[in-house]
Amino acid sequence: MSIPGIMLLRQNFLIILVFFGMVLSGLLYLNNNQNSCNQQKIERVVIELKWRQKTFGLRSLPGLLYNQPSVLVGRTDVASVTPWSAPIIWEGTFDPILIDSIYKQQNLTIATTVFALGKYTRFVKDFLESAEQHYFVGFRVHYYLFTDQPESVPEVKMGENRSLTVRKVQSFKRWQDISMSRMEQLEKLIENELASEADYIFCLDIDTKFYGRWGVESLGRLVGVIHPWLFDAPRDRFTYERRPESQAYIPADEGDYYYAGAAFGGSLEDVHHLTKTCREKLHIDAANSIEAVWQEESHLNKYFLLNKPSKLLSPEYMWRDINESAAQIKVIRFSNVAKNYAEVRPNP
Ligand SMILES: CC(=O)N[C@H]1[C@@H](OP(=O)(O)OP(=O)(O)OC[C@H]2O[C@@H](n3ccc(=O)[nH]c3=O)[C@H](O)[C@@H]2O)O[C@H](CO)[C@H](O)[C@@H]1O
Ligand SMILES: [Mn+2]
Repeated sequence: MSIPGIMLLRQNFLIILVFFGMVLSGLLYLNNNQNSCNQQKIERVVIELKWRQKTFGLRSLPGLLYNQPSVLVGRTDVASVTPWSAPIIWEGTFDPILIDSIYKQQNLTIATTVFALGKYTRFVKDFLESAEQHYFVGFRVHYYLFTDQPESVPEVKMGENRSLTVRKVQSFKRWQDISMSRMEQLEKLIENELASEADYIFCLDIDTKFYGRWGVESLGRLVGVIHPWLFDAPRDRFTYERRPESQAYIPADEGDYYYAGAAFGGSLEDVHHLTKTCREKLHIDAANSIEAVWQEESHLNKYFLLNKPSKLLSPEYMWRDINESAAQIKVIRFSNVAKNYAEVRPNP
């Protein structure tokens, strides 16, 4: 063969080789992609399976004695059901002996998260000590405490089946950022750790203290607490975010109740969706240089407007101050503790 002939053959051969190479890498890419899609699908199914709630029904033990329930007598001074038929829990709407015995059979773990950054570490001792006396007594509780100063966490004697995990997190210069950052931390915690660990989760403020029973009557798929300052206010007076530019916007003629940012909870799946959604909306607002009037509490209220809680807790479960009273509040279970805002917060 002539020299130019050989060159031509070599060139063709090279072109064919490159062509096959491209086809092969294309096939490999497609295959890989398919695999990672399948992988993602499998992971999702696994998470969904892990998060599936235990479905025992509300089994009652034979021979258990308790007061006869009445269909005629109940609280008349407050509403104990929402227009979407979710219970609102007040003193007198549940029997502690009966409800404890039902839930005892479900072998539950309740994850409970609190954050104590900067000077808020001073609230940890009273929170934990009072929780050990009143919060899900007799049930398995796993507290997760997020703090920038793990060394400052006091030794608190825990009851049987109760444990505390301390997590170090970075702090922020503004209290608003500390408060808002909780949503993302909670989303990650549920996603990465709680699936095989807990059945329910409650997310609480740390500048608080328990004074009365908070137990299994509070459990539900998605649980909100009615804010202690606005439970008797008309909806146009609620401190919702009123600027349409914010993702948390609620117009004056909408809204059910005003919920506290200091306490919410429910199943892992529902609270994961809540924290993920609020985190996404907070990021969109930040990108648009807007911060909702009550930060993540405003976004929580928007979330609960569109995703109605399956159970509501009355302000007994998040009261203003132990020294304050209201005719409807027969028991203070959990309350804010008085604080000097200027002294404890890093900024006004
Ligand atoms: C009763 C109630 O519903 N309280 C809400 C309300 O004001 P609060 O006055 O209750 O807010 P706050 O100062 O207690 O901050 C909320 C939480 O953030 C953490 N923190 C805050 C500051 C700090 O320096 N270090 C620290 O650890 C801590 O866990 C605290 O409990 O509005 C906030 C958002 O604007 C939150 O939604 C609160 O839950
Ligand atoms: Mn607070």
